[in-house]
Amino acid sequence: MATTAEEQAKLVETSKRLAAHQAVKDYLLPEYTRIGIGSGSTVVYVVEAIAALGPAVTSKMAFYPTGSQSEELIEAAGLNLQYISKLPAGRQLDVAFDGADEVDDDLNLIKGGGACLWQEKIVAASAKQFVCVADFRKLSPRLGTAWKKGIPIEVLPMAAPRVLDELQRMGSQNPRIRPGLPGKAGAIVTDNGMWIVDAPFGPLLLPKDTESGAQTGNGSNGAWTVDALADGLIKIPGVAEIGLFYGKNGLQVASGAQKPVAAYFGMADGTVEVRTPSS
Ligand SMILES: O=C[C@H](O)[C@H](O)[C@H](O)COP(=O)(O)O
Repeated sequence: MATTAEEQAKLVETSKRLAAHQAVKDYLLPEYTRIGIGSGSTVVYVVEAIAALGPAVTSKMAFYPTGSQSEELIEAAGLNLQYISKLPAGRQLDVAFDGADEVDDDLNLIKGGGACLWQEKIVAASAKQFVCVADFRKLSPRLGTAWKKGIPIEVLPMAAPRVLDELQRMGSQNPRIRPGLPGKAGAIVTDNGMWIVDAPFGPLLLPKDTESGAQTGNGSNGAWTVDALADGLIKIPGVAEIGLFYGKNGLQVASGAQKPVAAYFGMADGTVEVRTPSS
């Protein structure tokens, strides 16, 4: 059935809200004291759901942002703001919630569509449990199929031209420095004073795609597995962090991992689909 753009936008917002509220219900236990709050438009509903629990539950909790937007969200909701830089060595967050631009069958993620990824990865990897919240558009069998803008890569500005050269050498089709327009002339600048390069690589393979031996996944025939590409990208001089949240362990999840223990998707029919490493 044809829907107007306005109806579609409303459906997407409803889906984000459903996913976020369900994730908070399932993963925010009252005894938790340290909570990571990610960035983006879906996380707004995570904070809404947390604030709705009221001070009797939330006043004993500290909330750790992943950048200036989530810092503002936490403060505006009257929640206790704390910084990951103040988390003592050896301690972890109880749980962290964050959105994603695309999620594949193995729960690898593309993140950074909103120019936040570096602090997000630090917070996610600092949590015992990382929970992803998203709407139905983000669910995709392979990364790079629904999200075609490219993998967001945070780079040191002075290194950007060299990084672009290297990305092209690795097979990226037309990698570009993300512009700041309409809000800012010139390149977009992250919360960390870096630039973002968006590097399209086409659909990214999973280990199961290379099992037959027909594809290597090492980029030699133009196709990369998530792991091989991520390992190559992070080694480029000038790359601060990459918007691939991935894990070598396939479907295994360990604390300190970048992959979520669960991904919540608000679906178009009003249900919430929950993907876990075993599902
Ligand atoms: O840079 C932005 C973050 O990685 C976001 O979490 C991601 O882009 C998803 O954002 P949204 O919830 O607005 O789709």
